[in-house]
Amino acid sequence: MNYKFEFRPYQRKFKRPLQTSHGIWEIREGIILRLTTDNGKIGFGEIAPIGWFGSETFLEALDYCRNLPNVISDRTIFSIPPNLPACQFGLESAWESATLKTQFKSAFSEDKTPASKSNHSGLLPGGEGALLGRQILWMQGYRTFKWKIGVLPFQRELRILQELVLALQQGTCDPPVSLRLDANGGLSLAEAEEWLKICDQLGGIIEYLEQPLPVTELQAMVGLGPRFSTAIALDESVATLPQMQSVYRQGWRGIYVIKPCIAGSPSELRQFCNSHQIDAVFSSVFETKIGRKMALKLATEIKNSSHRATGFGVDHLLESDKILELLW
Ligand SMILES: O=C(O)CCC(=O)C1=CC=C[C@@H](O)[C@@H]1C(=O)O
Ligand SMILES: [Mg+2]
Repeated sequence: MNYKFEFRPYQRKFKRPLQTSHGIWEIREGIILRLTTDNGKIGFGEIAPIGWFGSETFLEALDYCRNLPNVISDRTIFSIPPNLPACQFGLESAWESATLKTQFKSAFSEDKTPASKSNHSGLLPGGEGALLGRQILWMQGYRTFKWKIGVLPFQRELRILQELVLALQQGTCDPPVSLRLDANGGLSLAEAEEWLKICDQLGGIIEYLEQPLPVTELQAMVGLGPRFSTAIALDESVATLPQMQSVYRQGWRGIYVIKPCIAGSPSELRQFCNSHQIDAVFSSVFETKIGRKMALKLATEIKNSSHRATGFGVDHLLESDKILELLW
């Protein structure tokens, strides 16, 4: 089957630059794709790369799109090289929505069913901003939160964490309130041990410590697991499907933070997760509604051995994607 292929690059600003131990992120760049079948069916997809996180760069993805012809075949869509995982996700999603039931009325048709915030984790602002941010997200209905560490000096972050936990522990909640800490691979082994010791003393409110060490330190993270009661989640270490498969082969049976939009082919990801018991948390890459729709659809199709809140509570951090309706 052949499809008319169109693509539109976009930019979305973070309301406040996102600070992680990788650095500062001010503008989210991505590409919206549209496939049109011979009988006029339309499918949208999104390429939302994060080069510094483990996928291809935005420019590599844009270059790939620019080198595709105006008409492409199934064969092209299912033979995208594995070093372009965000392109694999975007094109296969557009194919799926053009050829299967997931028809989009328009590129950004509003999701009528407002997802309850309780099954998403709200990403808190970095540093002291987390304290006010937690109040705002709490009022919006979030009961799972994530906060980035390894950005400020340790003692300062420790003080903020203590205030944050105190505030979260006010009153009882069902399901229980939880807080995730994300180091983005920015800690040393000694710092990770220090953080895990503190987490263990906080009475179970810390759901997990995400990517404490760099991707190169997998065995050290495997070694940390049995020593602390606080769980460890891998994120940068499992950014793409080939990395997930390799980490699984090396014995990781802890939590996998899966970012569908940069992991690669949705069908191959579904296959891998459904043939292995993966304790997965599905996570956003600050994509638009297009990417999110396909990512969350994929999450529902993956027999997930855990039912953890997804990491898609990020909309409040970016300017609206409504403007992107003008792309077409
Ligand atoms: O996973 C979440 O809760 C929200 C998304 C999120 O935290 C991230 C998305 C993309 C890159 C990073 O800044 C960050 C992460 O490391 O998980
Ligand atoms: Mg992370």
